[in-house]
Amino acid sequence: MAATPRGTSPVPPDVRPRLTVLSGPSGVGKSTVVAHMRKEHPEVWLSVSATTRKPRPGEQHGVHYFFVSDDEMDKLIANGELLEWAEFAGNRYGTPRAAVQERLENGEPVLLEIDLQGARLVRESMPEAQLVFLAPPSWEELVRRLTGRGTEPPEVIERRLDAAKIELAAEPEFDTTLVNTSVEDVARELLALMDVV
Ligand SMILES: Nc1ncnc2c1ncn2[C@@H]1O[C@H](COP(=O)(O)OP(=O)(O)OP(=O)(O)O)[C@@H](O)[C@H]1O
Ligand SMILES: Nc1nc2c(ncn2[C@@H]2O[C@H](COP(=O)(O)O)[C@@H](O)[C@H]2O)c(=O)[nH]1
Repeated sequence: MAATPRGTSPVPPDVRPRLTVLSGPSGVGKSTVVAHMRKEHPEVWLSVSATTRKPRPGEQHGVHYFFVSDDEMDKLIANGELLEWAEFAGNRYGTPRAAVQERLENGEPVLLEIDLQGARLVRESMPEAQLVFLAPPSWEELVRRLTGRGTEPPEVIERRLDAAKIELAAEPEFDTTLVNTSVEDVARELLALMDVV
């Protein structure tokens, strides 16, 4: 059978996989869980966000993020190219709309790894999306993970922990909570929620 070209809406909306949003406080382990999951299941498509944050060592443009200037982010927002965007701990982050729509239309399982504000915006614009909250086993463990990662200076860690308090209080807004005690277990649970296994 010939491959269906992208963008031709081959999969009817009622049988497409639901968009899945994974949120949770900075340092809880979202990226770690998603990377683990995608090692075995690369068919799960992860949206690459645009951000004004500077790259961390090892982060690649177009792979981990599209690293953009403030002006470029202004334009993405003004042109309606982002499905959602938010300011988080001093930087802006947004989900490119077109790629997400295209993958959903092709019937691919689509995952967004975004903050609470973004999750709320997706819920408004796409109420069919499922929202998954990744929680830490404890506050102390969250602080340990965020500090232990060693990617942010102390003042940025403080900002992220302030945001984490707000994010943890919003957990009841989500459809499902997964506690990140074991990366392997959470990755398996997330795949099941996405109907991938
Ligand atoms: N289940 C776990 N047990 C122990 N350490 C973990 C676990 N999951 C993740 N970590 C560690 O916690 C740190 C933060 O993880 P990660 O960068 O994936 O968090 P994140 O939620 O994506 O953060 P951010 O929102 O800031 O991008 C990393 O050093 C990672 O190795
Ligand atoms: N609302 C959005 N939040 C996003 C997006 N991409 C990432 N994020 C979230 O930002 C924080 C910080 O990320 P970091 O890489 O600087 O540690 C974290 O909660 C991410 O999930 C996005 O497109 N929109």
